[in-house]
Amino acid sequence: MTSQNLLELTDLEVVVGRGTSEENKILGKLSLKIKPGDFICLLGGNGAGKSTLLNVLAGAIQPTSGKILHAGKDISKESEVKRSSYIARVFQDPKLGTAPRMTVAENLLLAAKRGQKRGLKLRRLKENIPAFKEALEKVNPDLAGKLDLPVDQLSGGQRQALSFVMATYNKPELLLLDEHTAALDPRSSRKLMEATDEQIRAKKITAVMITHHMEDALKYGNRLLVLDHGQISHDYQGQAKQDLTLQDLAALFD
Ligand SMILES: Nc1ncnc2c1ncn2[C@@H]1O[C@H](COP(=O)(O)OP(=O)(O)OP(=O)(O)O)[C@@H](O)[C@H]1O
Repeated sequence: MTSQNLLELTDLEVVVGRGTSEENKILGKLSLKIKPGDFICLLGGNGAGKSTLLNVLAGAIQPTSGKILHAGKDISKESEVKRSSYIARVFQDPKLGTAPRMTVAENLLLAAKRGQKRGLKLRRLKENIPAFKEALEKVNPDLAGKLDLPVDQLSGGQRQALSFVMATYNKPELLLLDEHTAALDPRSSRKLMEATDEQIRAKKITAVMITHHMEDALKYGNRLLVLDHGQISHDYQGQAKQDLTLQDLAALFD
């Protein structure tokens, strides 16, 4: 039987320091169904477990118990490397996600190879340049003129925009955004957030985005999850999400 859900998390638990006085349940019996095309904003106070949830989805952390199904197949034990062929991630730190000594074009070539079958020869770098420029233009036009620049010479905002272009270059089945605009100045942050929304809609990417901005959580996505002490306390979808106000959300964090 095929599953309608892209991912199905059932009774996921992440416990650290088991059997010691430091034992801490970071995620507790968390269940979640992610449907294809969902753009989920994930809100929650510091330490609520948001990054841990993204780590479990990416395969960077193995759940202590519970199950993760991908299109109906159990991937609970599947490695992060294997999952990276269909799950892409952008971190908060602009230094993660790109190879600093390689040029913008070389980084994009790596991204273009992601998820492709081994042995499949990719055309040479030069032949990909027009496509790379086009992808950069859509997210950060300044970058389109910097294809030959080593990435460590880019600004934080440019580097983060490149990380985003790389993560979405080959449409991933799931995109994880871990506060990917939080380290940028207000203008760069706003521009990357708008480009993110445009690209997710245009490419119909399924995404989970951690944000601390209630305004962004209201404005973007079709679904809003609130995480509290390792559990989903609220799951607003469709009209219920559209009807939410800043006051409603603020009241949850009082
Ligand atoms: N490896 C670990 N060992 C022990 N405790 C951990 C570990 N990883 C996370 N924690 C704890 O689990 C809780 C949840 O952490 P997590 O980073 O997932 O929260 P978060 O919601 O992303 O927080 P923030 O908004 O501050 O980034 C925190 O109390 C954290 O200290």
